[in-house]
Amino acid sequence: MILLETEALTRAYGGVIAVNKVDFQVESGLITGLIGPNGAGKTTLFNNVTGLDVPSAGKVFFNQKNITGFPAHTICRMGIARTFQNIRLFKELTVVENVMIGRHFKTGKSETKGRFLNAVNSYIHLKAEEEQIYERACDWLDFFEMGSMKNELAKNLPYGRQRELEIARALATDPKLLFLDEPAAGMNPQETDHLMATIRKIRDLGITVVLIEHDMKLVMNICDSITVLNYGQKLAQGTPREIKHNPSVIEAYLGKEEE
Ligand SMILES: Nc1ncnc2c1ncn2[C@@H]1O[C@H](COP(=O)(O)OP(=O)(O)OP(=O)(O)O)[C@@H](O)[C@H]1O
Repeated sequence: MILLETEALTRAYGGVIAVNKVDFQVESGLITGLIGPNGAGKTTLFNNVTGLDVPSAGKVFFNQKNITGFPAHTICRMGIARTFQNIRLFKELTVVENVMIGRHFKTGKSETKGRFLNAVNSYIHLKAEEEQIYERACDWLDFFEMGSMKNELAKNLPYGRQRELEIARALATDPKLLFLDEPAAGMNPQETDHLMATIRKIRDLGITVVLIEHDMKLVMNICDSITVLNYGQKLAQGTPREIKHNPSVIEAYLGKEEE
């Protein structure tokens, strides 16, 4: 089943057509890779699908529903989460607080309800809600084998763990679909191996994953399907094996040394 689909998605910035009539499909339950040279339009596609940017033309469908141009918070509540190319943690907050913030993105605060409750009820309600959010954040940290680090400041975690913490925060919104923008960037080989196992575990929970990545070992190892962008256009789509042997992809991106 197709979970997310774009139809002729286009985003132009003045004369630069960053994404040019791209038809992109994400199959439910799989890991889909989005690859291509620098400036190919990968992040722009992510931004236009997750509501951080508005397409110039074309459509985006999630679960068959047209979500084109919806704001980011609505898209998040519908079940799409993402991480960013650069680390965006709250470094002076603890690990568990960083994950709890993710959950707050989803729930928002019940501001209007407060008018109908007296102050005490409102306090009890919020406290219970906060405790639930805390418990759920701890569950996610256990999933990431970071339970013992929950009270550390985020800035004190090793780099690879900080990047995984961002993924934990995105997952705290309970998404059906998770977009990861260069999750392995800056990681050493051990951290990348750990990340690969983590992403597989996320897929095994039934969460669909789409990732932009330049680390071809990671992409070829864990993706079920790969889409290649080049100069804003879709160059190819297929299994890792098909992509590895596609002459246009070798020419535009992978280079001849790939077997
Ligand atoms: N806000 C913007 N204003 C103007 N041009 C932009 C903007 N965002 C992206 N671009 C241009 O659109 C093109 C695609 O950029 P994008 O960041 O999507 O590529 P990318 O494939 O994610 O690259 P990388 O692998 O380097 O992250 C580039 O030419 C870029 O300069």
